[in-house]
Amino acid sequence: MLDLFNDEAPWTEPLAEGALIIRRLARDRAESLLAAINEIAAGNPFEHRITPGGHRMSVAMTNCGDLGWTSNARGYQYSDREPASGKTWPPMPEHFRHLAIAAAEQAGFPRFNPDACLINRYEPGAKLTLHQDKDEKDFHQPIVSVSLGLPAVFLFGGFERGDATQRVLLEHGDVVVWGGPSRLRFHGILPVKPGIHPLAGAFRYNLTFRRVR
Ligand SMILES: O=C(O)CCC(=O)C(=O)O
Ligand SMILES: [Fe+2]
Repeated sequence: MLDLFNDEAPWTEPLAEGALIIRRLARDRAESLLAAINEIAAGNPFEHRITPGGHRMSVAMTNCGDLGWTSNARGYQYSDREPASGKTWPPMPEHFRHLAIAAAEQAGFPRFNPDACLINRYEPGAKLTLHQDKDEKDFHQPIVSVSLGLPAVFLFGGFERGDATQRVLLEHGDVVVWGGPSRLRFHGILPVKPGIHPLAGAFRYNLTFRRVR
């Protein structure tokens, strides 16, 4: 169907050295991405994990790929299965992998080979406090993050928690890549505002692709 509001080609906005926003890169594939997320969640449901500090995360999570990120009272970890059910994660769909590799390449990381995809689901009010992605063994490869559904404000900071942050509105189909000198920058998501997205309903979804091992 011809969509008069959906005819813009992706464009890029640099965030920092090694960090790039590729606006709308995933938009024309969003329906199949969301369908695959639903399929993954049918077998490995979204869960609100407990942090090592004992807090229930407002973001609900599942994973696909060889490894998945989880958290419990003992700490953060990557594991090949869902801890409570013992179920392995479903394979990373090829179209997920292709999108992540193409985005990384466009951002200057031509050899991205993700083995983990964390799938975050934000309901209105859900947020992710400032953190570094540092549970991976390999910091040479970037993080590729794909936003779908409701918009949210992404905070992109420095290398200390208290450093100043940039605030960037991430919208449906936007992809952010950070690696190289920006790989360990703090980042987070402000509470998602209520809304209804035509494809994703009352949620924001985010896929983050990582190389763990
Ligand atoms: O939801 C986002 O845009 C960021 C997710 C994130 O930082 C993470 O999963 O580690
Ligand atoms: Fe993160």
